[in-house]
Amino acid sequence: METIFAEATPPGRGGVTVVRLSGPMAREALESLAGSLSTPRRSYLRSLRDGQDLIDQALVIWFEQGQSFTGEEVAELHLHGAPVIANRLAQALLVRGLRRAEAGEFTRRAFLNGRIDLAEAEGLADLLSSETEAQRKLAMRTADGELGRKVEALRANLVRAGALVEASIDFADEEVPEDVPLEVFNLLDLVRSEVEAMLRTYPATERLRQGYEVAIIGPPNAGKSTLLNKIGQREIALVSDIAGTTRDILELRADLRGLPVVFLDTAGLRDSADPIETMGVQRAMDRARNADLRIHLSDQGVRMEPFFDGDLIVRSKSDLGTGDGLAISALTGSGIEALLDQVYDKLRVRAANSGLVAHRRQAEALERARSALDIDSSLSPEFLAEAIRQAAQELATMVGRVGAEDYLDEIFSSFCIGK
Ligand SMILES: Nc1nc2c(c(=O)[nH]1)N(C=O)[C@@H](CNc1ccc(C(=O)N[C@@H](CCC(=O)O)C(=O)O)cc1)CN2
Ligand SMILES: Nc1nc2c(ncn2[C@@H]2O[C@H](COP(=O)(O)OP(=O)(O)OP(=O)(O)O)[C@@H](O)[C@H]2O)c(=O)[nH]1
Repeated sequence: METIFAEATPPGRGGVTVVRLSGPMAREALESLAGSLSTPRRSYLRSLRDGQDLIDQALVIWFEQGQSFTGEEVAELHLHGAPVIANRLAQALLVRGLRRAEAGEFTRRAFLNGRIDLAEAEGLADLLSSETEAQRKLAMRTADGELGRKVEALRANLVRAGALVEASIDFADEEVPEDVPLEVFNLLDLVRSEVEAMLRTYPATERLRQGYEVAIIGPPNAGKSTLLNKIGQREIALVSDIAGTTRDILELRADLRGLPVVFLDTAGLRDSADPIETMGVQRAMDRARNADLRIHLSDQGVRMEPFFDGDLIVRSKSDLGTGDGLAISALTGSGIEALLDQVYDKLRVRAANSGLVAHRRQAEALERARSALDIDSSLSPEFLAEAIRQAAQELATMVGRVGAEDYLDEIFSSFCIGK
């Protein structure tokens, strides 16, 4: 096993740069620079020397194999935060036969050594890319192993049910007819209903993880781009009094009181002779249809196609005249906070329906477990046992106990170098 190293902190100038080493040579490499370090998981202030060259004064720690983040021998150096220092250290480590880590390699090793399960690794990746408080909370629960523990508990129920069925089959061999005990069906009902409950929360959870889309739609010149700019507090979209200014979809990622929201500015909806504008309108319709919520903006306060229940109908340019309903003026800012309050209230209801299953990979494994359990209770014990085995296997796949190989590259490559 090679010993790897990488900066765990972002590149560039900073107060402190943390460099992590993992693998069988971690302690030896550290001690060859910092002198001998008797106690693991204790920090020492040491001069780092490569031969005659004093590299830096640093805090250094080592972790013994089996008691570290990766499960391997690990060392950490907390350097002064100038890139030249980390570069000089890297040179010394390369000479000693270590190599630079690939993206996600520390976490991959933690998984391969059984320190974390696959769901925890996915949770960690989500945690590192979370942008809002709600995303952080969701990711932290998974990273902390909540999903893994829940699935493991369900799998244990299946293992028990399977054992009970096997026992009844063994009796049958001795020609003592034995019914499959009722407990088996109770266990299967329990697992089935829990799996179905988790699957029901999946769409809302996936949306929370990725961010909600809120499409701003309406006729040309309604003020859609002006509203987007107002929400983003910067000039994202072109604004003009020429109808049909926006063609492509513009996105604004925002943190709406902790919820991740992507606001979409779209082409004004109308029939146009201009083929490019018509393509823009088509895109706007498609994207709006798939969005979580639509803000229908028009200076008349009318609703446009496409629409769904609960969409927000908003009158624009309220500074120019009065009327009924929710009204905003992007010019004066009036009504914008009230509009965002309403957007937040609607999305919060969706967020409240979220659970722990946030990735398609996880949902697909659960779906396969559910369909394996979709069995007729009059099935022979042999078939029943096989179905239970299959379902238990799918749950094991979900947390990466077996059959995870295909997913490893996909999951770990989403990490940065050093994680
Ligand atoms: N400096 C530093 N901070 C960090 C990390 C790190 O690697 N280094 N982490 C990295 O992601 C996170 C913390 N996660 C960690 C998880 C396990 C162990 C660890 O050494 N576990 C051993 C020993 C436990 C103990 O001392 O009680 C073990 O579980 O056996 C360390 C960090 C966030 N902060
Ligand atoms: N008085 C007033 N004018 C506004 C307001 N919001 C936008 N406008 C003006 O309305 C015109 C159209 O604004 P845009 O934001 O480009 O409208 P749009 O809906 O994005 O237009 P398209 O790209 O053609 O679909 C511009 O001249 C804006 O300055 C407002 O609240 N009050």
